[in-house]
Amino acid sequence: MKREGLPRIPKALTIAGSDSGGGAGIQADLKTFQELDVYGMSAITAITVQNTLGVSGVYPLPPAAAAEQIRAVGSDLGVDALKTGMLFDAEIIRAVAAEIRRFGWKRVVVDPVMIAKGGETLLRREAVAALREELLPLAQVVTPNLPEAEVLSGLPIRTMQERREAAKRIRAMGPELVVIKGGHDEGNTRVSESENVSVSGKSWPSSQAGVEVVDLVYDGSHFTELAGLRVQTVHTHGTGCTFSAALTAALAKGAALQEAVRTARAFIQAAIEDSLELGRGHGPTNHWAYRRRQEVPL
Ligand SMILES: Nc1ncnc2c1ncn2[C@@H]1O[C@H](COP(=O)(O)OP(=O)(O)OP(=O)(O)O)[C@@H](O)[C@H]1O
Ligand SMILES: Cc1ncc(COP(=O)(O)O)c(N)n1
Repeated sequence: MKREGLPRIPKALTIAGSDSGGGAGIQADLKTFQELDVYGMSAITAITVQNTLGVSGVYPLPPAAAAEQIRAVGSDLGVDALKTGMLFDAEIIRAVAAEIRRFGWKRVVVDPVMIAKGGETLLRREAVAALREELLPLAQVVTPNLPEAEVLSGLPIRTMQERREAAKRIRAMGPELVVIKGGHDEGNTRVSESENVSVSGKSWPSSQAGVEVVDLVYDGSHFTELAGLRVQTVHTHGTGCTFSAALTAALAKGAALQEAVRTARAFIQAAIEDSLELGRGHGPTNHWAYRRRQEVPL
């Protein structure tokens, strides 16, 4: 039956690695798309053997496997927005970039995944040049964490001024918007001074609240600092994947860039705050927290 007269369904594609533990990679992306009412599709680049204790195996797929998956969905279902995550090597990056160019996709979010929380390599060091030269020119948004921003820009980042300088250098590589995420900046955060700290409708006494986490957004003319409450938790596996997937879902639904970034911040904040406490190590975030909060106002 045709869906005549019904709203069209936004569709998003993730090109990334599989995380058997379900907290990061393809699994986090598809869960996030679903939670934001976006139809999710995937092109898998590598299989990782992972749980909350870490990565114990990485099996990259041949570059043709990624390319064929992308062509299969692109030529049939259509793609309103896409994101890339773990790409592992330069050949896979080149194959993915060629498909993005072939279809002429513009709503492209590049999450330049390099190293897992436990230190395992998810992108070969020699592939960084391909990421810079092949993929960043095709990106509308790039979302490095602090170590990734240092690698991409070639600058050490200790201060907010250095973060701004790195954002400028990365933007010069092609993306319209650069988001440097502050999750890794544990030692250099601002202490919240207000009596009560409120993030996405929930508030804490400042004694509990502690420090902020700040994501820096640069659009070529303005810097915006998106601050949220830093949740004291070990359950942050897949935060970057989930953030970039929420951003991609919002773009697929037609949101403007800055609005999409704000949706992603609210989504990941809820997912970290309402922890699931799963596994014996760094557990996943809670992908249904954001939707539950919309359904049941606090
Ligand atoms: N403890 C925390 N409390 C609140 N927000 C956080 C926390 N840690 C990370 N975030 C947010 O999560 C998002 C992802 O940031 P992060 O810097 O952790 O990315 P990442 O390192 O790429 O993630 P991953 O570790 O999954 O690769 C950002 O919006 C960041 O502000
Ligand atoms: C397949 C895959 N993609 C990305 C990450 C990064 O997430 P994290 O840094 O939280 O481990 C990961 N661990 N696995």
